[in-house]
Amino acid sequence: MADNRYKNPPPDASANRPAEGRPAPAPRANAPRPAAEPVPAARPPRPAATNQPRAAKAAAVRPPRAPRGPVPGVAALKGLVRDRRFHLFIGFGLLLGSLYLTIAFTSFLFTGHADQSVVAALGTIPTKEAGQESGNWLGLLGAWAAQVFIYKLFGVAAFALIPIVFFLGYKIVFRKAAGSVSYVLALGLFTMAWLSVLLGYVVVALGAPAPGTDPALAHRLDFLCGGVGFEAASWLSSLIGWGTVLLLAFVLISFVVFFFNVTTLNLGFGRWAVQAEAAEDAELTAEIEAAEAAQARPPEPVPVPKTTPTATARPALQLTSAEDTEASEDASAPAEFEPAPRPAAGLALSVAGPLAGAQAAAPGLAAAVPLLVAGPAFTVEVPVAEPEVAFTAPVATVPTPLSLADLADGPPALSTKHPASGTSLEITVPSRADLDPSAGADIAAVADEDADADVMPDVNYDPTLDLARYQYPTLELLNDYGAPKAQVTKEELEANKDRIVETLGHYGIAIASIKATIGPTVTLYEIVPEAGVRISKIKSLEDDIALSLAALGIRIIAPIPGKGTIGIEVPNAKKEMVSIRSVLGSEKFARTEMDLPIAFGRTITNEVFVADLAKMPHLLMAGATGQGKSVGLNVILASLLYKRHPAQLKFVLVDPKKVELSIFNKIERHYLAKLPDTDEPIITDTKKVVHTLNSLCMEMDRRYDLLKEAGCRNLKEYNAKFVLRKLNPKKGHRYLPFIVLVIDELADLMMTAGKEVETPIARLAQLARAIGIHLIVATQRPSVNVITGIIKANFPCRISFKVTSKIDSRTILDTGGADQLIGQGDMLFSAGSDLIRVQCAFIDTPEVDRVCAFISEQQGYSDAYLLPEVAGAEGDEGSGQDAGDPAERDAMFEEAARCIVLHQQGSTSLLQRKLKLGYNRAGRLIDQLQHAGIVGPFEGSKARDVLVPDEYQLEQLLNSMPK
Ligand SMILES: Nc1ncnc2c1ncn2[C@@H]1O[C@H](COP(=O)(O)OP(=O)(O)OP(=O)(O)O)[C@@H](O)[C@H]1O
Repeated sequence: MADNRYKNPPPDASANRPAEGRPAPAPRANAPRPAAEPVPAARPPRPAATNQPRAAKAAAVRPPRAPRGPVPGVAALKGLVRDRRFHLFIGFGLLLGSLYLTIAFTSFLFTGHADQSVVAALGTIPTKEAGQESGNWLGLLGAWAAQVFIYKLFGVAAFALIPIVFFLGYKIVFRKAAGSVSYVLALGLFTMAWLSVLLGYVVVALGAPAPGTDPALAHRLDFLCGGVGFEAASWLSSLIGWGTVLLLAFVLISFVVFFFNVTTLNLGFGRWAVQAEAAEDAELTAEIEAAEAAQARPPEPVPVPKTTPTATARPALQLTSAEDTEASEDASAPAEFEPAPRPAAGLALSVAGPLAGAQAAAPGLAAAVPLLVAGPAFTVEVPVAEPEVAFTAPVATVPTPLSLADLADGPPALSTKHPASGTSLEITVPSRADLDPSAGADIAAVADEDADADVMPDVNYDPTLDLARYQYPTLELLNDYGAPKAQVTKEELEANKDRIVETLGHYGIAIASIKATIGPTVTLYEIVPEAGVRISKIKSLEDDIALSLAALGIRIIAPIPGKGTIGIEVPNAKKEMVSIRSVLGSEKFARTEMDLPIAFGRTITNEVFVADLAKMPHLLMAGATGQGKSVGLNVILASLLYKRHPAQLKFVLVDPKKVELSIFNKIERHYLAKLPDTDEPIITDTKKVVHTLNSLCMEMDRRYDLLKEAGCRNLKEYNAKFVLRKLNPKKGHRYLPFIVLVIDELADLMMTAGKEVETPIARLAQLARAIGIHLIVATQRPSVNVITGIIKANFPCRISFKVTSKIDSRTILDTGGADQLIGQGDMLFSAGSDLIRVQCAFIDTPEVDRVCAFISEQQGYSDAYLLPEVAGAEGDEGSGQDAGDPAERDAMFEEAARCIVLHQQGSTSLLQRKLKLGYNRAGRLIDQLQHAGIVGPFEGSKARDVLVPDEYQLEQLLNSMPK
């Protein structure tokens, strides 16, 4: 019987299916879809009205209301405002406007006086004539604009208007710019107003009836301040006289202090840390709650990038010790620390106040080093006790470690090696010679052994500061298929209802009432049977009803949980595609406070279905080939990308099929985690999968240790405590991002690696929930040798797309039903006892590509988030056996040895930086150096010991080695 069903698809069941794997945008109307459309029962034993839902009853007495649609004019206006072409039109207009103002204003400086009479006569003489007389390079309009802005309003300070207009245009056209609109507006407008009043005072003072002043000169110079500046200054001058200068100075200082959040003063001959008294700490638990609440606050679907510096954005900063340098590369120490007490020998470092442009100047440096870095700017000061060299630089987002040579190169400096989360600016000055930028040496990672380890700053740690300018992807990147439209006609509803009633009638089941709820893929007919009808009887007729309705995908829910009714889900003849844009743009998703929200799609009642991966805490997905698994995975990943900052979330992507997830390669430096010394962040090789899983287990163990030390029960508590700076990074604490492991095809891995993958997966699934590691495992074949008992037991949350047999459905969901789904993203979501039918949202590959490109075009970390190294995890060549073979020794072996001994740091990243090597080669070199007895063995996040104390001994050792 089941076979017959497959042979009898509804005549136009596939009529609206997308061709070639892409859904065609269906025509939409604006009419809202009824959530529940009552259909009168064919044989109602009681008056129909008594069984109708309350809303239907109300509708019966109320006169019918005309459907409310959007006012056409408003809709058209909204459409225009959202139209990218309109944005470009405005943006380019502003850019050209800024150019126009530049020319007009500049011309005013030469021709303004002559043009004054022309502009004044406007309206009294013909425009053409006035235009011919105007001397402005941009004609009459240019003369008029300059006259208004410079002469009548702000004087030469009106030039500040130009960068504002340019910035707005640039931001609109290119969708990104260094700084937020409010930041630039505030700075520009203040500059304009302040300068105008200052110059106004000068002009007023020059024209004042006092000895030495010259009213004629003042008259000639009044264009400097414009009307506004002149009037304001005159008023102030008559009120407070020369006190105006003091007032202006005070206003300027106040603006600088508040706008740039200045908390530390350094005048070169000493340092005063002007810091507010730290308020008494409130009860720790209360703070944690507050921080949790703040962290849980979700960004809007199109969040505003955090570019305006905030109090936490410009903290003071303290150095770590040279010995700690390598360790901190992994330890992800946060960037904000209290300025350390001046170290006995070495450096003190402070960070304060955003400054836009950038120059690093240092007495003792060969030349000023331009710093072209992005991000909220800091002033970095590095007074060096010995040798006597000071280094002052306004820099932005601070890479770790920061090398002078890198800085001189501008933005690429940001791609120096960096622990993926929470980072500190580390500056090391190994020797005076290294301070010479021409030598390309590092002002690098440092070291203040004497710094008080327990001094903690009083500003909260913000993990997102490393990428403070990061902008979440916008909804515009996703296809707009318009508003959803009901696809089910009245006739279809009536016909299905009649057939259900008739079929049930054949088996002697009488129906009291029947109600239809139209979903995107299926319509739910809710039946209230006559009193005395046994529910199990209806359930047993499932196949017969399906056959008589001649449609696939009939699912009978008897009874509907929480209701005394029976549900029959019948596929719609024309199914509706649920666009990812509509679910990610929904109010529900925008407002969710979940940690890892996933907007899967829409339920049968058309509600957006959002679930929290952090609560699941792992997800098992199954579905026969071509039923929507890959799209489902992309929906999951996209949902998380739209909600979490790169500092808060990392993905480990395992893709044995090699092609499904490769599209996410682009976001490596933002969102991906990988093993050290691997080039490809997306793992396709089974051997690497095993290493990665073991590495994740190590990361899990480490995180548990950290939690234990911090006295926290879970990641949320731990991070909240870290944000409040209750945990000292010097003791290894760091902000812990969520890690989501995605395995696209488990069957493949189980076949090739079996227990080797099953054991770590089970271990992670059992233990990782508290420390923020979550697993999403997908498989085509939900057979028992793939989804083994141990895996299944640890994945309470499961999704099934259509599977080919009832047995598969039972394997994945512990119940039938998934075999009755209709494909193309039709899915069942099971969490414990609940089973929810959801039409998965659709995201096309180009959409994913656009989202990834949008992210990857922004400043990222210097590398992917590095997982702990596991023994034998490096490339086969570098993993050991050949490490000691002189013939196999790398050509740069000796150079690497000298570099390591010189810096006394046994680290792969040092070799990468200094010798400009890739991960694999540097890793191989470290192995060979270990074999040669130059560095010690791998010690987790700490740098390896360097076993040779100086270059002399190294040369001796190298000479004694077999060539
Ligand atoms: N949510 C959806 N809405 C509409 N159509 C969908 C949806 N999901 C999938 N489809 C359609 O089904 C096709 C196959 O989907 P998908 O590639 O996700 O299948 P799959 O289960 O991953 O297959 P395989 O395991 O072979 O990779 C898509 O190209 C698309 O046309």
